[in-house]
Amino acid sequence: MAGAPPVIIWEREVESLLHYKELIPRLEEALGKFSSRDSAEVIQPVRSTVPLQKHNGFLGLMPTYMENDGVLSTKLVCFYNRGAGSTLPSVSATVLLLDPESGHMKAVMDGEVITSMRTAGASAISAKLLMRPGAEVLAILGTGQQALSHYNAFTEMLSFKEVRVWNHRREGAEKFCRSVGGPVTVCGSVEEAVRGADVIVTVTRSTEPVLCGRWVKPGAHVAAVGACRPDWRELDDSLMKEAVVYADSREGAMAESGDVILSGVEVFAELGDVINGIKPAYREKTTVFKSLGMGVEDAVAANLVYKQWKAKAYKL
Ligand SMILES: NC(=O)C1=CN([C@@H]2O[C@H](COP(=O)(O)OP(=O)(O)OC[C@H]3O[C@@H](n4cnc5c(N)ncnc54)[C@H](O)[C@@H]3O)[C@@H](O)[C@H]2O)C=CC1
Ligand SMILES: O=C(O)C1=NCCCC1
Repeated sequence: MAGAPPVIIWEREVESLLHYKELIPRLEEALGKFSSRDSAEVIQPVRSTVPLQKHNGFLGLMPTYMENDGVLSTKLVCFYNRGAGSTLPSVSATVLLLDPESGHMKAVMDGEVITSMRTAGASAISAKLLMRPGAEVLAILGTGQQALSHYNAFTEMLSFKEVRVWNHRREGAEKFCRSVGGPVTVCGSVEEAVRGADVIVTVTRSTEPVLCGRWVKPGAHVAAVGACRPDWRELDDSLMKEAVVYADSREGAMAESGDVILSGVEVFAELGDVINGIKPAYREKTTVFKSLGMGVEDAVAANLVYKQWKAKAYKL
């Protein structure tokens, strides 16, 4: 017999229900559970991807099951390498939350806010674990959706004296500065933005390296979020070879990250290994966190949204 229809929780509502201070601890716990490779904690295959050649994009399917937590979800995410003139978003996503016992669909949610916030949340965790103590300067390369969520997460959860941004189109960087709450310096080149920076976030749609190792201060931490295809790059070989490389998922990085595959470097550890105390955090060395995005991050974010939605709907 069919159950109640799924609730639909769309963009504005997800935005009002999801907050970094609740999301980030759950993400940290989920990254640790993923890296424990305990199938009762997390089952999450590497993303299946279907090319949408005509539209210069991809459909990614990201199912996840957390048996101990009773969470079953899948995200459907389309991502595109849009031309400069397009007004369509680069990432479009929906998250489905199911009851693992019956298979009944509990909720259908907008996945764009979830994708923006959980990605920025994971990067903020990487910075918390891997940046040098006393880090003062944050540089963000790219000024789209992910740049905004990273700015919000990093300035809310960490503390920087200076934030710099660069975009390949200066007007994009100026618009970004007007849209954020705090002071940001627009830089005319990547080199100007990253020289002396302690933490660098790369959130561009570039398919070629934009960040060169020779500009990066030794000991800086880089959260590399774009370039999520095996032949796309954001970081050059010199940076990849100089840095200790961490990833959200080792298998994901080896299947999908051009920066890892084409530079030929080893992934030293998953972020979850550091959280679990299995691998060290080399804070004093140059570190790269290669983020590909994981279903388990969407699962915990969607479960949190659903719980908050229920609490609000039933005034718990
Ligand atoms: N690791 C993860 O979990 C996730 C990764 N992504 C990836 O992050 C990147 C950014 O995503 P969004 O902010 O949603 O995209 P967006 O389209 O909102 O922003 C992209 C930014 O890159 C700039 N850009 C475009 N072409 C460029 C080029 N050739 N060189 C340098 N900059 C360029 C744009 O001007 C814009 O500032 C994309 O590659 C996306 O696929 C997105 C979601 C999750
Ligand atoms: O994890 C995700 O969601 C995405 N990862 C890489 C590309 C865009 C979406």
